[in-house]
Amino acid sequence: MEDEYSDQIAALLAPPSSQSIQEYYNSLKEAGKCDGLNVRDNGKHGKAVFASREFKEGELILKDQMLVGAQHSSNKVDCLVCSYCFRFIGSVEAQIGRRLYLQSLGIYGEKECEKEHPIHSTNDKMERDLPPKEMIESLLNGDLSLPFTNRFELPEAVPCPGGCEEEQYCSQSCADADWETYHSLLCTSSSNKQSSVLLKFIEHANETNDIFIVAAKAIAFTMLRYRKLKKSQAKDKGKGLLGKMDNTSFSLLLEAWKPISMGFKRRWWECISLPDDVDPTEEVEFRTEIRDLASTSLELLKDAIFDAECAPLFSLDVYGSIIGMFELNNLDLVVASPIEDYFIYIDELADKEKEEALTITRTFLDALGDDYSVSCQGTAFFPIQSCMNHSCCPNAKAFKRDEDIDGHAIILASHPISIGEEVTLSYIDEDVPYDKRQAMLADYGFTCTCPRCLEDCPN
Ligand SMILES: C[S@@+](CC[C@H](N)C(=O)[O-])C[C@H]1O[C@@H](n2cnc3c(N)ncnc32)[C@H](O)[C@@H]1O
Repeated sequence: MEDEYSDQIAALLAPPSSQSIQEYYNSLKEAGKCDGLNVRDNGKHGKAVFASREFKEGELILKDQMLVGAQHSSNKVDCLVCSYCFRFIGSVEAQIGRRLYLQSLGIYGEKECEKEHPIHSTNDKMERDLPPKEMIESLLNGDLSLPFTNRFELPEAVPCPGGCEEEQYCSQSCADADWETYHSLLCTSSSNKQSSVLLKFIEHANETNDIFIVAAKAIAFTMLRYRKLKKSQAKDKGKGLLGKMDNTSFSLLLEAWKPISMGFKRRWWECISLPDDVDPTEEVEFRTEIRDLASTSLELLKDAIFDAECAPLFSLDVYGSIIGMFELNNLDLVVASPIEDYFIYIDELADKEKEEALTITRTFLDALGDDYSVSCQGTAFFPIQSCMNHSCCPNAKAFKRDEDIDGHAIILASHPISIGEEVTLSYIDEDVPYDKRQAMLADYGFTCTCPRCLEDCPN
């Protein structure tokens, strides 16, 4: 594969030209996706985002819709969200009932160790008493209503159009968009002939690293765009569909790949930082292991969705570079939990109302323990946010407001920003000393030379 398609693989992985960067980001601007911003090379660190108008401190700079993303597998236990826009779905009762039901089966999500829990702090999960089974079932099937949940209404869950039970949506439009963009190739419904091989791929990702699922979505996204482009070209030319990969179909594949081509990339096994528990003398073995893991995952994905017309997409270099792109660019997918808001609301009620509400809700809060507040978490790639460079004295920050109830990346001005100024974020906790900052940024492959670092630099 790598030898047979070496030219095409090199073309897919070549950094985009300035002209194609301009064209692509201008098209996003024309579509209203980045008003007040321009993306261009800053002459030092590759692509960068510049303000084309002034922004006041605290003002919204960008609401960026993800290109591709997925909820962490372990987080699916804690939060039932729309598989396309990541809004919480169902009802407060169903969310709580589902979580307690899974807990009763001994299935737990991942604990958010570092989060502060304003209204609850219990001991270990295993020691919690669960409400009776019938009570959990009544929450799940809608027979039991909790007080004041009408103030926290969630969209009803819409099933996957293909019939799998893995994905649910907040609306038919999200269900259709997911199907057209990624899921029609990755659906594990029994009506899909490839479901058993797809399940093997997913099982491997869940056991090793769920970043493979996001990479599979990036490949499915490109293949489906390619098929759409090919169809419309065939219609325009009034001739039959092209059968195999030739120059024309490769230029369509390059066009389909364009949104992903814009992301800064390096191969995953080359850019992943060495974990603390790996001895530096074993670095070569570690990187080989990571490459082998990606290779196994790719073979499983190929068994499930390989298409000869898109063959270069299935090379290990391309797969590794897509995963590396998530590693180097990702802003975590985070959506705050309405269940947390609900329990905080109950906690803040006036004395008598609170006492009455607590007679019903306390059992559930105790059973959930600290997990009542777990947010939806995952990995995502955002087309414009991913062009923002780092500074240890940034002028912007990623910050979700109360109204941001889905998976968009939200970027706010943390200082006033003037026209023509570069918009920067901090990739790290910038409140630490110079040496520590540089050590953390080494994981991103650069030494920071922002004004603060130049001042703090000992030499
Ligand atoms: C999220 S991307 C930012 C956009 C990137 N400049 C591009 O061309 O796509 C992160 C990468 O940009 C580069 N970068 C970001 N901030 C930088 C800085 N302050 N100094 C040097 N390189 C930086 C590094 O290569 C980093 O891994």
